[in-house]
Amino acid sequence: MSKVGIIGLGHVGSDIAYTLCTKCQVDELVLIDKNKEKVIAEYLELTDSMMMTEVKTTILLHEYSYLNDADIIVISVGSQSIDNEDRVSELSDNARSIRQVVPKVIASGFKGIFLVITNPCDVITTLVHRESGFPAHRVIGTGTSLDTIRMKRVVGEKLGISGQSIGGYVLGEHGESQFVAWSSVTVGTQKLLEFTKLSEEELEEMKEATRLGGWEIHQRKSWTSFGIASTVSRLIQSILKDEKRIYPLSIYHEVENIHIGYPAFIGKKGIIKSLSLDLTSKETVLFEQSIAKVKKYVNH
Ligand SMILES: NC(=O)c1ccc[n+]([C@@H]2O[C@H](COP(=O)([O-])OP(=O)(O)OC[C@H]3O[C@@H](n4cnc5c(N)ncnc54)[C@H](O)[C@@H]3O)[C@@H](O)[C@H]2O)c1
Repeated sequence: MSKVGIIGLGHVGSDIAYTLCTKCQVDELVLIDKNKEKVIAEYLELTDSMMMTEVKTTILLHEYSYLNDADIIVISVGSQSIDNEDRVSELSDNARSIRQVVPKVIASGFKGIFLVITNPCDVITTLVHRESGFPAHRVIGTGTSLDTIRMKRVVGEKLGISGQSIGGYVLGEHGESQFVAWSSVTVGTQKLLEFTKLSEEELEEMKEATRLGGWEIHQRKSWTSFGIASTVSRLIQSILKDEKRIYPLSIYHEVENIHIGYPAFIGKKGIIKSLSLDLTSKETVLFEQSIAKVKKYVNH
């Protein structure tokens, strides 16, 4: 029996609910948004679409008490206040929402895993960790998981091969200070930088195409949702099935006392352990700069 809650049923939360229902990935789904009419509308749409699937997901609406025995709660509240191409512009509105929502979740008796999407993702994940008082391994942000997928697509396109054959990670903030750890990027098992010759300019162009991947979509339709919905649906499966797979996620950095994008194994108990990457000195500096940015906004 699996149960997932989604709090925040805008573009992102609705697309996650649709992905989970149509792929029949969870037994029970709890849908919560401050806009109750929107929740009812999405419930009706999901019920219609499930008529074409073989397994039924039971959908419960509105009540935080239903989250009591959930395995995972997805936090996807938002404020539609993104501007200046920087996700930190959403911080004050979304931090306020987190301070409203998390105490209600805790009051429900929830003992599962928080999966945080809301931007600025690393800062908000840190706030959820602090507000909830949960152990760090049960508070996970989607971090640079989507950025890493974009990097693989961009590198694959550059090389004329499938991005699914590319390994490696985007690290740091899910935001402007993120960077591609080129030393981690592979083609199959071979290091990218040994597989082919690429100039500094070409690497910089691919990093920028990755960083701007979300904005390319956002400036044309004002939101992004399919990519993150597919990513979150996959992360939920990895947790529920205890897959112990590695993803770059916003995870707790003990020394810095914040969450930041770094690869880790996840399973049914949440974060199992992080990878130990052998970053170059340049990458280490970029990581430190990204940590400094997240810390600045956490302590804002
Ligand atoms: N981490 C990622 O990779 C990633 C990708 C895409 C979007 N996002 C972020 O996800 C968030 C949601 O994006 P969206 O496009 O769905 O936004 P949206 O504005 O369409 O939806 C946000 C929903 O949250 C609800 N909400 C706000 N405050 C609430 C509260 N206190 N209690 C209950 N519900 C509340 C709103 O009513 C709304 O339905 C944003 O912060 C966005 O930047 C993150």
